[in-house]
Amino acid sequence: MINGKRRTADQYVNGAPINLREEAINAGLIPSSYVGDIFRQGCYLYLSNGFIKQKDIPKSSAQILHCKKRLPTAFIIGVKKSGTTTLGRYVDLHENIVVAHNARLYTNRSTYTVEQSVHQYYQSMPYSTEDEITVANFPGYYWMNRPSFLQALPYMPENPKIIAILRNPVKRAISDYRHMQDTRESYSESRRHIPTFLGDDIRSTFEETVLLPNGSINATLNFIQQGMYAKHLSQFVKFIPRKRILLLSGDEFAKNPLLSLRKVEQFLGVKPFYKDDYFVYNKEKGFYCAEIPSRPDWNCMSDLKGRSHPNVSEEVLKKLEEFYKPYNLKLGAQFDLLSSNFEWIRK
Ligand SMILES: Nc1ncnc2c1ncn2[C@@H]1O[C@H](COP(=O)(O)OS(=O)(=O)O)[C@@H](OP(=O)(O)O)[C@H]1O
Repeated sequence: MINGKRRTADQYVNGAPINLREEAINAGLIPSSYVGDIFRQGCYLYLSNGFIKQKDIPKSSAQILHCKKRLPTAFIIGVKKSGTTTLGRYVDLHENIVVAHNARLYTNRSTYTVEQSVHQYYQSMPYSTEDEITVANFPGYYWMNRPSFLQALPYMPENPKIIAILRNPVKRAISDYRHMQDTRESYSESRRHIPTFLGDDIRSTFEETVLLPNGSINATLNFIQQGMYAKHLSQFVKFIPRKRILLLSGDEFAKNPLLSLRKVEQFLGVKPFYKDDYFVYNKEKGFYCAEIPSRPDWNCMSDLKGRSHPNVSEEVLKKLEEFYKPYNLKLGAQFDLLSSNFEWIRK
């Protein structure tokens, strides 16, 4: 609602004016008593009455727009705790992009062939119009789902693109530790001693968790290994040429999402959409939240993002920095980032 006035839902769908409100009511998608705005983006309606968020558009419009599921032409592969989910949400707000959130590939299961897995994956895709591209966002592609992902790549549309968002690996590890601690808290008492599903033994302090008895960093921990970006990204470079890989700084994205999103638009070759006033700093959250008039369904991220981090001793921070240094320098050289906005690479 703007100034107490309900916005009309008239739109042109491939040249033909349609009244989305009337059509959606006639199709039984919303009750006739619905008050609030209705917007359309691609094959979905967005409603702003507080709790109904997203609906498929009526079938008649879907036909005119050639709505169908399409395999992704680009993938946000992670890295976990670097801002992946927020990036996926904000990319999804672009009017020519639809994001498949957390779509997993299961090619390494003995019961499915790669073709069957890709078909299943296709089924899990959102609908898109001919004017939209599909982008899949799942931090697992970088880590536990990586073998399946790389195996399935040849079955994806030609020349796929990859976006990786990378945060200072020391901060990433601390964020991941906090995340795993919280996840474990939610388990019943009897299961709390069990290592995480990736096998990491999470102790009551960060220091105790990451240090071996001899005082060095325990490089066998999954959540420590994930920050060795150069090592793991080199697996992707074997299949995808460097120019089709975009590396974003998670630290920069948190401070200035617009800048990163403009890089994404350019990299994906979609028209410029994001405007200066689309992301507004929210003091309470300490982050930027989306304020896009046509997408009332998305604003700030939930409190699961931006949790406080445990205090970590200077000594352990130093050890971790030293530990990651060779990987950071390798990444900088491999991806030409040494003079870029990735400050932690040069440290
Ligand atoms: N706009 C905005 N709002 C909220 N949070 C933001 C935002 N931009 C970046 N971030 C950072 O995202 C971090 C969580 O990263 P991920 O989304 O990759 O986590 S997850 O892997 O999907 O669980 C999260 O990490 P923590 O602060 O450690 O919780 C945030 O720092």
